Amino acid sequence: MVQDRIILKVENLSFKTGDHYILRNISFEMEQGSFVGIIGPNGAGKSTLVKAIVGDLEGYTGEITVNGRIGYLPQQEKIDREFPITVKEVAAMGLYPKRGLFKKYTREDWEQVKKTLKAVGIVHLENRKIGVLSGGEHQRLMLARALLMEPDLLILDEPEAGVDEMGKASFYELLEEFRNKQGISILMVSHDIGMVFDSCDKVMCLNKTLHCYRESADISPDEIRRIFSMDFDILIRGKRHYHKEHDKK
Ligand SMILES: Nc1ncnc2c1ncn2[C@@H]1O[C@H](COP(=O)(O)OP(=O)(O)OP(=O)(O)O)[C@@H](O)[C@H]1O
Repeated sequence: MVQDRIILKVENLSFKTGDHYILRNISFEMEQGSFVGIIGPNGAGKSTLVKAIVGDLEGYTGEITVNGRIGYLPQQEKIDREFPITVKEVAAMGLYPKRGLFKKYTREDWEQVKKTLKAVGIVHLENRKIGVLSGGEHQRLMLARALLMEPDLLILDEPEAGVDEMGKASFYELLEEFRNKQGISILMVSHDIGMVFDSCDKVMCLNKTLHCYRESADISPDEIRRIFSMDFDILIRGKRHYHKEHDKK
């Protein structure tokens, strides 16, 4: 059993396909109420690590202990725009773990759905079909669904994908609000390095192995460059400059 103040403990986690390691000997602990960002280049194993933690990966070795309930936002799924399901119905799926798949929703359930949609700022869209949502609205809906699971640990895999700069900023603010008000621990994979260093207490640099896992202020630009194997000098030049260059690509 892990200590109460540790929400997640990963010990010697490895995953390989054939002779090829995708994750090798990953060990770390995450404290309750903390906001941890996972960064690393494409193919570094970030999503694989998340999948192992949420119980969506078979065949790994090592030990994963979660001290509470997980709410999970996978990488943005492709939406079938024609699928006839409304925003509130998708959000209500977050209640399945608590209520069971085939139980009818009660009035209280729908009130809780409404309250959560309001908290994430999309209650005005509750009766819309999901196909008409923008990228940012869709992310908020996925967040509402995850929050309805009443998670102790919220895990997000690249929630910024397909969302504009303004949308990203308010989404991250929302996450911080939930962390501060409800004490939810957050583990987030992100390519938005500027935001990770601005918002997260601790940053995990992953590239098959765990290169570093420390307070964001204690990670040097040199370390980031080594891990990404490129001139990744956002920490020197600042976020705005980075986004300007990044968006040009
Ligand atoms: N089940 C699997 N079988 C074989 N290869 C896999 C499997 N799962 C992941 N991989 C490979 O493992 C590597 C890591 O994938 P993963 O999706 O975890 O990377 P990532 O860090 O999330 O990348 P990105 O930033 O591009 O999303 C990739 O090369 C991927 O092709």
